[in-house]
Amino acid sequence: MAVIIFVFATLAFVYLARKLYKKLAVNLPPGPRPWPVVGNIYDIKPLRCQCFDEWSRAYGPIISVWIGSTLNVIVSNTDLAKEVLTEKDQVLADRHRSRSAAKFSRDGKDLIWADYGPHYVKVRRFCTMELFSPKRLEALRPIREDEVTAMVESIFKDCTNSGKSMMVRNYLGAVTFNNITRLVFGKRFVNEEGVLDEQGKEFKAIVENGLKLGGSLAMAEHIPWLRWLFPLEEGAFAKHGARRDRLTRAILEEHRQALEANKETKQQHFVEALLTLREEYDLSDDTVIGLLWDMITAGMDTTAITVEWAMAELVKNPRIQQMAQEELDRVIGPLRVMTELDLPSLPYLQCIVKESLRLHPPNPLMLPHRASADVKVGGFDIPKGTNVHVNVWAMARDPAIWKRPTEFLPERFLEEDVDVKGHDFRLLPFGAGRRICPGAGLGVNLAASMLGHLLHHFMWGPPEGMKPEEVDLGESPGMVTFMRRPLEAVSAPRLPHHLYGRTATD
Ligand code: HEM
Repeated sequence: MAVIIFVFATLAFVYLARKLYKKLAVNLPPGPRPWPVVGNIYDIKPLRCQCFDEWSRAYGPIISVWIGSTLNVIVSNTDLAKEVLTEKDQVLADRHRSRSAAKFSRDGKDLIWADYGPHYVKVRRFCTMELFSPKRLEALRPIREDEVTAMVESIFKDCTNSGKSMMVRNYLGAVTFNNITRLVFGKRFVNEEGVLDEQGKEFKAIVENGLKLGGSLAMAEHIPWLRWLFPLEEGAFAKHGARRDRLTRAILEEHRQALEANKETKQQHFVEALLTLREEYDLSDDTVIGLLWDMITAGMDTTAITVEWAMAELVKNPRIQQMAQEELDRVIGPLRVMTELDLPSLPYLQCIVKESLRLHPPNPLMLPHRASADVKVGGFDIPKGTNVHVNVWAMARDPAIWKRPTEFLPERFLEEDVDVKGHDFRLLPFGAGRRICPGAGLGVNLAASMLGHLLHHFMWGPPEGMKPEEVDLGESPGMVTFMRRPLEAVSAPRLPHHLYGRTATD
């Protein structure tokens, strides 16, 4: 017995000594002192991007933060962002999959949660060449314009009926919901009266259940050896997966039959692209379903959030709103509605979208990238398995880069045209490098179109009794940053009444 105990004690000692040696031998970035077991979990404030920005000011532009036993490294300047996202991105392009993300994505068989490797390269190529090709996005423009004008019609009805303030988020959410389900599944689940059909109810229930399941594991995720105390609800995840697959397969089957019945009509929704091209690109069932749901997850809230923040800034800054409306009146005039084709002639409107993405990036810390091997960043050691975040929120407010960084000043982009789609490392709302958001062009166009219609058709002001400067620009915590208080505003029509109808197409 004594011998067994001795052997075990020696093995445990050697194991711990090796771990300690490895820890001491590496030159990790500095950061707040971690507590045993939990690391810095209890020191992190809910608005993580702000908390990490404060720590960066104390410890430097690259910091270590321990979430349980997982090392997270956060970089907050342009040089380091460039190093992470382009120079070293070959080894910094994997994803950390929580247990729920692993279940939802069938261990990374989709795009968002896939590690970098042959599968990722294949699926990404399919997205770039097929789903987000300029030709397909142009073919889908009528859907976007239909949904944007449906929003105008419904705001017009509500504002002329009541004249009271409205929750702007509800209208924006409807556009992005209908747009993404039509783009991806070729389906508008909501009828003219705003009522969901049966498939739509099932779709919403699946999305809500996914959020509930995903959020239920948080603490045990960060401390692997505690997981036996918090086992995964295998049954609930399996049921959720089966339900999601059932709905998706039913939609795929409807499209397959429609394609067969009418070979001439070539629809351009993502679901058709997947049905007709999956063999050419060798995409498995799990990848087809995973990709469809990736687009829904990544594309729905981000665009609505961008427009809500922009609208809040415009209600707060009537001068900027007026300048945007003067531009719209000059370019479009009072006799027609705008279309996406007008966007190149509306530079100030585009500056507003950029300025909103600068001050209010929907993903302030992007999505973390996981190191697939040991690597050095900024001269520090980043061990394999570390999650690396780029604090794009902090970089976009850095006074060393931006004049009057916390002010909403779209004009700054008239003076200097800064790219937002991954080429200029001062402004990275979509990331950069090999994992850059594939929906960036689509997101910017839809956001600009929504904003253009809202401003061309309506004057916007704060609710009665509130001054513009009182609009609350507080942020809510989370992986995506919603406004803490949804924007409430009063709208008044500014164009002839016949221009407020929906231009239904598709
Ligand atoms: C204003 C709107 C949007 C913003 C700000 C945004 C931002 C981002 C960011 C920061 C990432 C992570 C990049 C990285 O890991 O380095 C990302 C990834 C992604 N986005 Fe977007 N996005 C937007 C709209 C969209 C839309 C409309 C779609 C699709 C319909 C989409 C699909 C995706 C996908 C599939 C990924 C994962 C890419 C990968 O892992 O390789 N996004 N997005």
